[in-house]
Amino acid sequence: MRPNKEPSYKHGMIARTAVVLVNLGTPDAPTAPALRRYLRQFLSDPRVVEIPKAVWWFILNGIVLPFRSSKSAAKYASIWTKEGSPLRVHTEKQASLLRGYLGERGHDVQVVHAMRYGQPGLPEVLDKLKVDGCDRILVLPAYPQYSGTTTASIFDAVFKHYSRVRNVPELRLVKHYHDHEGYLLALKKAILTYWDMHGRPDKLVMSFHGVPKRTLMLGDPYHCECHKTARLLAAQLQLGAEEYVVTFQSRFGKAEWLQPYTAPTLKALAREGRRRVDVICPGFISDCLETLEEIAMEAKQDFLTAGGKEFHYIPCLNEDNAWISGMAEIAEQHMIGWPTVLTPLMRDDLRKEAEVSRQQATSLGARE
Ligand SMILES: C=CC1=C(C)c2cc3[nH]c(cc4nc(cc5[nH]c(cc1n2)c(C)c5CCC(=O)O)C(CCC(=O)O)=C4C)c(C)c3C=C
Ligand SMILES: [Fe+2]
Ligand SMILES: [Fe+2]
Repeated sequence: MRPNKEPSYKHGMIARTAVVLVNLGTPDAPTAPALRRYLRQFLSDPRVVEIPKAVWWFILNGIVLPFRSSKSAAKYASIWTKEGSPLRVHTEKQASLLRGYLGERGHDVQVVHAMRYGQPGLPEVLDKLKVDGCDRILVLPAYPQYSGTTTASIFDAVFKHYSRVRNVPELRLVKHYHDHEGYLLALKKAILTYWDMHGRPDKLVMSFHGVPKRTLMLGDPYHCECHKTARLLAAQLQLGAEEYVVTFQSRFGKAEWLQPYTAPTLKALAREGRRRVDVICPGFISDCLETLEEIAMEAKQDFLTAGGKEFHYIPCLNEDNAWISGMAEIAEQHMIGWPTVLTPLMRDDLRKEAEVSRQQATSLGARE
């Protein structure tokens, strides 16, 4: 593939650093046509659905899109805010706060957000960073636990984008932070703060987004990373094995996904006589459809209908201070060695480079 034309090289351009916080993406509106566009892009990704292309094309276009688009639109409508989709609103705010936190730590970096599916798309965001002179890019997926279905799909999109670029920036990718201290401490603090205000449950349910069980059998470490997060978090909270359970939600399609599933577990807990459960979704750093609708509405109803008395949903980390500070630590650790803090000497060098560029431009102009 032939690379696209570059903006002409300029001496003395300050090579800047950017952090790109990449989330899954979300529809532009809670309507069936918007859902159709979003789901088509999302579910056409071979990292997400590993069924042979031709077979899946018929299922996607003949069954999934016609039926799921309007059903999902109604669900999105129930969580939509004045500012838009919660996932987009939180991701935008996180990026802007992260820039401030990194700035306070002395880093002169741009922080932007991008979506794997939908807007703002990764290609446009990466193109804009090039125009802004960013020659060092740190890609920070919004997924603490690595999965081929999510994290690797972001990496695919980044590589695909740069395969058409001539002057490729220096690139670093954060693979995961499921066991990072900053992430775990933020979760611990959020749970303890919640319990200080509302008391403790009979059981803490840690519900993670599921993936097909087949991906685990084929070597995807996602299941193990979810369990590691849960184990470390439980240890920090000093919970015994009886006091918490790890479950997997959001099953899609007919195949078996990671077990135990969240909704049946909640029903079983209610039937066993557990009066109160608290549910947290540590795999999501922002509240979204899967937490606000599937857990805080649907799963709550399931638990109460099965005889449970109190259901508490503990929100995602979102704009939590400890979490933004944790994200800043994660980003900082991956930027080690990059000159994100401009010293007076570096500024001086850049001024000299810029002078060379100006002189070259003048002599070129004189020759023409
Ligand atoms: C947190 C990590 C996620 C993994 C792993 C994941 C895998 C995965 N998801 C689907 C199918 C759907 N997911 C949908 C929504 C959705 N998924 C995640 C995150 C993970 N998905 C988020 C954050 C969201 C919410 C987005 C939002 O706008 O709020 C949806 C769309 C909603 C719906 O129609 O139900 C689908 C479909 C698969 C197939 C998969 C792994 C193979
Ligand atoms: Fe999903
Ligand atoms: Fe495992």
